[in-house]
Amino acid sequence: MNVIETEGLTRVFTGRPDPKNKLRRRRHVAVDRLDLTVEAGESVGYIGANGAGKSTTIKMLVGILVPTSGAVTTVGLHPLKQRRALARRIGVVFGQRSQLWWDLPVRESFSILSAIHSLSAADERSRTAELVDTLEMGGFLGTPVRQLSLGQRMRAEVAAALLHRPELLILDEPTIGLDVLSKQRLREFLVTQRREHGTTLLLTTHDMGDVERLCDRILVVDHGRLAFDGTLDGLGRTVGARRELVVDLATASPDLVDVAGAEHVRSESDGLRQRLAFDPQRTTAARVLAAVSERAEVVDLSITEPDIEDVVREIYRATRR
Ligand SMILES: Nc1ncnc2c1ncn2[C@@H]1O[C@H](COP(=O)(O)OP(=O)(O)OP(=O)(O)O)[C@@H](O)[C@H]1O
Repeated sequence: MNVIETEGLTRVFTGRPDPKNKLRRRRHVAVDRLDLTVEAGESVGYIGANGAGKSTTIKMLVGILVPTSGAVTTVGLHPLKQRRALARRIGVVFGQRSQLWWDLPVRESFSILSAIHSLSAADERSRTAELVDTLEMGGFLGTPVRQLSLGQRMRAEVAAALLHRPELLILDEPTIGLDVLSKQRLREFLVTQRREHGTTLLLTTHDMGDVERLCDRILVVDHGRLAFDGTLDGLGRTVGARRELVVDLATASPDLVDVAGAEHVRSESDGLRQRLAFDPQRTTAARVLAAVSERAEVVDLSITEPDIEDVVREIYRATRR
């Protein structure tokens, strides 16, 4: 079954009157004739530049926003006409907005949501216990939501969205503002959730780490239209997946231009720091490091991941050519 299906989905926003012609209002096409199919069990990253139309698409998928034209079904339902039925079958997390009760302890938000979803008392207990355990929330169940750290709150938000075991989980910027450890924890949880329950995931993100670790399909949206639909490998082939190994050497060294599987990007401080790019699909950081170590003594290193904005820019460039 297709969990998400859109055909010609379009949303036009009408803004303030055009200053040159007061009778005309500015029109902005945020989502433009989008044809999209997501099958059960897929994990899809929906990425694009700021203002590309990601949130607008999601709002139409969940029935918050009325499409200007086109068709959309989510888990086989019409998001506007069957909004209540839809709410029972999907979970949604907006990173910037909360679905929890600010002044209540986390545990009470879970109780209210369980009642909204008509979970039996036994089901509420077992599901809450499972989520509290896997998301390590035991330490703050009694804390009012407003006192939680961002990482704690996001874990509670994700748990709240999953209490009723939805078949589709939509996450809008789930890791925004989280520290490295919290991001890692949340990603691991989502991977497990998917593996154990077969939950379909759709997430928007500005973080390449989310895409790499969570998504087996990537959609890139540009001005409301799909610019890319494929795998991470495919994305890599289109834009040249690159990661940079930055090495600090014990002594100033000539440029490391002949390291197998890597390309010298630049040297700094007379060659004390050097940057080498490599394709993680073809080699590993460890192999590149081993090759560098044969030539010079490495005293420190870091690996930089590609910036999602660069990837998106490259896709836009490739598809507009
Ligand atoms: N309620 C609204 N009224 C007018 N224009 C809007 C409205 N909501 C969104 N837009 C415009 O539609 C376009 C798409 O916005 P949207 O929020 O979907 O982008 P996005 O891809 O989610 O961006 P971001 O990554 O910044 O969240 C933007 O140009 C935005 O300014």
